[in-house]
Amino acid sequence: MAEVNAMMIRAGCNFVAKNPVLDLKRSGFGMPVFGRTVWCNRRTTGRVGNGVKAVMQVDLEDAERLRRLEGLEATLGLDIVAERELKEKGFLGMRKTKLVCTIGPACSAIEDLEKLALEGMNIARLNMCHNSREWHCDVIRKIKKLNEGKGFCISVMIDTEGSQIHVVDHGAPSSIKVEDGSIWLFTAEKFEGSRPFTVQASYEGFSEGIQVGDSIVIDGGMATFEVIEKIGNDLSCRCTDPGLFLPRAKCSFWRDGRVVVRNHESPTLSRKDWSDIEFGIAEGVDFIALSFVNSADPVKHLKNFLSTKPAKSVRVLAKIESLESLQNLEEIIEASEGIMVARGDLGVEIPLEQIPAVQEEITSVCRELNKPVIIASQLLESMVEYPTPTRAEVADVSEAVRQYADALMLSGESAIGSYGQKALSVLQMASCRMELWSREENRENFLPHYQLGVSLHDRIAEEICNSAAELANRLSVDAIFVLTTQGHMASLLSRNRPRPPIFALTDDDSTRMALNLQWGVFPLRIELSEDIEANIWRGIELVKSKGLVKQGDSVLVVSEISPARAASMASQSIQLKTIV
Ligand SMILES: Nc1ncnc2c1ncn2[C@@H]1O[C@H](COP(=O)(O)OP(=O)(O)O)[C@@H](O)[C@H]1O
Ligand SMILES: C=C(OP(=O)(O)O)C(=O)O
Ligand SMILES: [K+]
Ligand SMILES: [Mg+2]
Repeated sequence: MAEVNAMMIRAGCNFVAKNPVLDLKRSGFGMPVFGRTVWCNRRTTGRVGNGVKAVMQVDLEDAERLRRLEGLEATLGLDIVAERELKEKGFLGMRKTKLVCTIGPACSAIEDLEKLALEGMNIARLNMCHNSREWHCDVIRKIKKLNEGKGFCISVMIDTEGSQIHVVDHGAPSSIKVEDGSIWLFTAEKFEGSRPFTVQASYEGFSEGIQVGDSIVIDGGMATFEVIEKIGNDLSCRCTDPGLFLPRAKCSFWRDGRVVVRNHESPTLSRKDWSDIEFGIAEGVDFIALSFVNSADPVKHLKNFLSTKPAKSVRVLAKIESLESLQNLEEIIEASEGIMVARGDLGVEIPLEQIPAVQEEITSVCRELNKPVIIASQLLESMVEYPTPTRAEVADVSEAVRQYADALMLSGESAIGSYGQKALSVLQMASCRMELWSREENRENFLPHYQLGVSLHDRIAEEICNSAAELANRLSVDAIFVLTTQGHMASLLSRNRPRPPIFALTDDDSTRMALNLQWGVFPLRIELSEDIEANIWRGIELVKSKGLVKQGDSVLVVSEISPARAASMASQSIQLKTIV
């Protein structure tokens, strides 16, 4: 027997059903529940009768309506923030650049998470470097609760600790000034509290391969030291460029103007990382971001591991934050399901002035290889303390949007800052403004077109999406709809950065949550059958029923159903429809 839901009632179906109140409640209709029976029709919607044994009674016309609506039952609509944005700003005004927030003590209360969600957070990031398992678990559950209870669609990302061997600590809770010419001891010895002019390294073998005369650069240039003596495993150093030591500062070793690359034994994925990953899988996270990936191997390793898990598919992102990762950039991007340009550590490993060019290069290669890319770290760093950003920060954010990055990320601004929500609204406004300018300048026309697919099947899908995006722009359609099972067609469309929003209809929940990261894609969940026409019909009915498209709107529908689903052959199509 079909379940009753609010949508069916609104559609005016006549029926008597067993325990429908339960179903009504579940579908958000807000009825009391006592296993009673509800009689619903156009006029007496939701009236509760007492103790009537229920038999479905549906007349023929309603039966047809019901049959058609059945597919909508399990549907989760568009997330309420995108829905609101669409209603307020229209199709073109919907923000295409996605926003990631690092969750920390400043925003982990459910009220604060909800405020971030309302301000446009698409993905919540949990940095496993900090805080306890219980704390992370609590945050993930709160986010799921908000998604289920309040209609948000926030994906969850965990970010591994990785083997960060270059972290040093001077023991004091705040920053310490380092004077020119002062002598400091860098040691791996563990001790409590602080000792004058002594810095603890987080990794025992930190000084292996380091020679007298090498430089130690703190946090990408906050201060610089020269190694003047090796004392056992410790290094005695003289400050050559005065500055500041922050708690848990990152350091890199330099020789003759280059970073000293050392083949230390610590693997990209430590034992703690594996345990965090197991935890993330058990909690149903959507993304795992791997820190300090230097080659494709750890990414492949993790993906193999995930493929043995019965759970939903979790997407693996690689963080580009080392010199070595730049040398193996393409293979890492190819192996991953997305990339983070982790400018914090990257700026420690390469000269700062190279960061802008490297960011643009990574963003471009990601688009070429059709992988989403996140620009991270220090976007609005001053907002950790102040309620307005610097003009330079806004310019940096806007540049990332102009480069058509898929997503922007907040770190300390949301995790520990006092103005996390405000920082998010700055990202939101700067994104929308730059997207508007890009459209006015027809910048999408100047994006280079790379051929991605090799097999005929892949090339057809790619060309269909390229053409669909061009058609959508040239005909100024209101929206693009794509039926996609694993998200591939949606991402191929997104890769073209078309002007209208891409509504991706999928029946796979992990696809839905993964598509949250992709530029311009708004995922919706819907039951998909082998009947492509029926799927398209259902998709359009759904958005129509939510008032998202209205009569006269023109939409471009792109569909692909894989051979496994369509009984015979794979087929792709582009259709132009006017909503009636
Ligand atoms: N889960 C957390 N618990 C406590 N503090 C956190 C947490 N996540 C982030 N932070 C704080 O926010 C700052 C910025 O976050 P992030 O950029 O992820 O870390 P990091 O600075 O270690 O690279 C961190 O230095 C830390 O002080
Ligand atoms: C995002 C980064 O990584 P983490 O915050 O984990 O150091 C970074 O280094 O920029
Ligand atoms: K991390
Ligand atoms: Mg990092």
